[in-house]
Amino acid sequence: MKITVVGAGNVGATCADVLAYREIANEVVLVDIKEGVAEGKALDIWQKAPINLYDTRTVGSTNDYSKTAGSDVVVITSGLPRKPGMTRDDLIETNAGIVKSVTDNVVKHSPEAIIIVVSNPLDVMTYQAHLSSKLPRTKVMGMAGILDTARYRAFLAEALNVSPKDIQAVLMGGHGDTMVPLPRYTTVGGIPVTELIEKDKLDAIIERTKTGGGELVKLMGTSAWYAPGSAAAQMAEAIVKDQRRVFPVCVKLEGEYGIDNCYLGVPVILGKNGIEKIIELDLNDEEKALLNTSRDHVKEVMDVLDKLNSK
Ligand SMILES: NC(=O)C1=CN([C@@H]2O[C@H](COP(=O)(O)OP(=O)(O)OC[C@H]3O[C@@H](n4cnc5c(N)ncnc54)[C@H](O)[C@@H]3O)[C@@H](O)[C@H]2O)C=CC1
Ligand SMILES: O=C([O-])CC(=O)C(=O)O
Repeated sequence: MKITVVGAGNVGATCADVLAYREIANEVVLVDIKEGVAEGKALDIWQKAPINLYDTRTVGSTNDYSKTAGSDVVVITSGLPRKPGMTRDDLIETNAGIVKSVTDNVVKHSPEAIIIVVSNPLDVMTYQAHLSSKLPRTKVMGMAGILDTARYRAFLAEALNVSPKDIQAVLMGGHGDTMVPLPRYTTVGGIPVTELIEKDKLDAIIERTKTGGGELVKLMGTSAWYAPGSAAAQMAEAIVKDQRRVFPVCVKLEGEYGIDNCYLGVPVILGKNGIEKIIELDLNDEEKALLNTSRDHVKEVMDVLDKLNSK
């Protein structure tokens, strides 16, 4: 199995490292436009193999996509991260151009690859990759839900003083402040979370989750990478190992949840064909209203992208 990661910055290099040390693929190719950066980081990860004991070969490339040929999965992390005071949507113009040219190159050399987009604004960059690649919706998806649920689960584990391993949760919607955490589908060792925590505390955790990316941007002056890189690697693993894992993933909805032609995070089964199935939950009126608000926001930004592409 061969996985390419485009963008050897904070998220891309972390993702490549996780893919390598967990031996998720035989070969990981790291690509960046900046001369030498991908080669250097790939070499550094390869030199860690004798210490951390793994066989995955890591190869770097400065914009030479011939090295990526025949990839099974391609993770796109290239693009600007936001700085304090910016929203993810502020990145649209620069990152759309980057995602477009990267996707064109990826598809030329790996027409069978499944594409996982990480660049922001996530839902709309996934739409851009879909437009450029012309691949079916099962093969172009975005990573956000695993990260957003991980933040929610980590905050809950801290508040309840339990292992994060035992917290299961679903979160839907766009990757932004309109995301929709679902307490009704959150359990701790199988126990509904609402039986273990007061409503005001849970509400505060939900609010912190929604702005979880921004919290880190404020602290570091740039956005997060350890959890995002690991989350993208987990999606790639589910695909190359055909694990049929159930994750929230950004995918094009075509009527599911009563929503058409919109990229949003929903629970799916992830396996060797990419999106094997979209799981449709029976949402209550309040949850549906929150999801529709999120849809409206993502649709607005998709319209901005359409205008940029028609210039
Ligand atoms: N979906 C999500 O949940 C998350 C998304 N992100 C997004 O991921 C993206 C990357 O973030 P970081 O790694 O922190 O940024 P970074 O600045 O550390 O790395 C980005 C890399 O992309 C490279 N690049 C730019 N144009 C390129 C091109 N045309 N071809 C190849 N490489 C190119 C840059 O040279 C740089 O090395 C950002 O857009 C950020 O907002 C970050 C965290 C979570
Ligand atoms: O906040 C950002 O800009 C990066 C991101 O998407 C996240 O960490 O959730």
